[in-house]
Amino acid sequence: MYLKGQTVCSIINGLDHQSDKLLAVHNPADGSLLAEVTQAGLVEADHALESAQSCFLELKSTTAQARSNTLYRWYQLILEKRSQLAEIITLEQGKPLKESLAEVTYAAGYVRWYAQQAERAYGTVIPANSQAHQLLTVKQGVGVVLGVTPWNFPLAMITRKVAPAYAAGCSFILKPSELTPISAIEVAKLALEAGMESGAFQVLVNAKPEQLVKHLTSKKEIRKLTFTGSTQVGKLLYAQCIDTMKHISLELGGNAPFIVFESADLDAAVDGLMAAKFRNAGQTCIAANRIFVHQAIRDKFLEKLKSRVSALIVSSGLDENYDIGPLITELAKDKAAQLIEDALSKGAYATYPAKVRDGSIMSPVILENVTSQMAIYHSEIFAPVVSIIEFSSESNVIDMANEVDAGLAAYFYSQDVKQIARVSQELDFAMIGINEGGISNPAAPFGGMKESGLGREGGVEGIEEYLETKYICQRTL
Ligand SMILES: NC(=O)c1ccc[n+]([C@@H]2O[C@H](COP(=O)([O-])OP(=O)(O)OC[C@H]3O[C@@H](n4cnc5c(N)ncnc54)[C@H](O)[C@@H]3O)[C@@H](O)[C@H]2O)c1
Ligand SMILES: N[C@@H](CC=O)C(=O)O
Repeated sequence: MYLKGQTVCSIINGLDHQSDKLLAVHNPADGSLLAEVTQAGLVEADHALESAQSCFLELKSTTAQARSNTLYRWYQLILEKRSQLAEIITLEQGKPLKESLAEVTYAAGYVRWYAQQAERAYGTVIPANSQAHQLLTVKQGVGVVLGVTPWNFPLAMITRKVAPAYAAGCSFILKPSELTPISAIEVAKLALEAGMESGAFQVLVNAKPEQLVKHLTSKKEIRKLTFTGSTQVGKLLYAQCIDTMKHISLELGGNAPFIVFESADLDAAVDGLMAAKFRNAGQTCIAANRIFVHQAIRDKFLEKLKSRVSALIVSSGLDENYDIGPLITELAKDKAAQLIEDALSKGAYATYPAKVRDGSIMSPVILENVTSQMAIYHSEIFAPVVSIIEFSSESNVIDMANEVDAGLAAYFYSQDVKQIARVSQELDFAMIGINEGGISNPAAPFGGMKESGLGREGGVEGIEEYLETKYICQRTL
């Protein structure tokens, strides 16, 4: 547990990095100071890179089984420290403790999954077209990896990168969000305790990431960038990686349609929407963003939804059992308020209006009559705002669902089997929840189409992002 005034350190080459350049970390619930973190600049970044490079060579002589064992120990330590880690997440990120506990389990799930996958990075034997040759492929780690992660899942977005990278034999330098660095540092300490080599997972914290990240992306020794965050920053970093031709994974923003067809089980649809919309106060990349409701069931659906929304408890802190915590910053609340204002000025109406609250706390809002003319339709809302759009036909709603640049998650509720088959094919989104609002799973490939990104995390696909395929053609002597 972190106490006011405590200093937490960036981790370089397995050691606490001492510095008088400190970053203050605040609790989004009340703006109070949680702790200060030592920052790492360009000199420290170079030290971290040296250590990561020599660690990559060291990892080359380890077996997949040994790395798997280390990952299992890390997984167990994360679970042993589940309540402490969850408290840190709630304090620095603001989500309710029950959700933080769920995030720790989810984060640990990636470590467990890649402890298993480490031993399954198979190559192939290719049938040769001559008796004199043996043709093989082997998989090798890509090299030193740079990871840049967001604040909304300050633990899970890290383990789902570091665990597959380590399983593949790569060393990792992490630049976590400046808003939530403590979770990152704590989970890295557990990795060291589990036996990870000192250069295998280093954490560089910096309040102004542009210069630090640009410095590292310019280095040819870093062979891969894995980024989770906004589409805007993702595009910037993508461009920075061109000169050195890095491998790249980008997990970017979404704008998920949530479609309720005429045949839907409405109670199930409301359950699904509550999960897909209000998790982390709406601050998830796969949050239901545009809620399309068929005109024939609109009134019934809204009646059920309002009754559930009115029961949500909005609060903050570690002691209460609540459903919606603060947004990450007051700026985030102001941005959501502007989207609401714009929608209201263009014909939407709020049938469940937010009560005015202090700081970054925002209660749920239901906006009806939302149209594509409004900014809210095209933006990732990242707040507990439900945008309702009415539709009348399947083809019309598919066109509307697909008309945005994002292609991360989509959800729909229907009991018509033919419609389920059609719609799941036609939606231009990389992850589809059918009669289900919670789709995240370490065993499944998470990622986006279109401007939601490149590459996949989780599943059997996730480790491939950290592997090179090497082809070996051997003439038999
Ligand atoms: N697709 C996914 O898997 C996924 C998962 C979680 C979050 N996200 C997205 O992340 C966003 C929310 O996170 P955020 O606000 O932290 O995003 P962000 O893009 O502002 O920041 C993400 C990370 O990039 C760093 N960063 C910001 N500007 C930078 C710059 N100019 N140069 C280098 N680094 C920079 C930040 O310090 C942070 O570590 C949302 O858009 C959300 O959808 C996507
Ligand atoms: N909600 C996502 C992360 C994006 O915010 C997840 O479930 O992994």
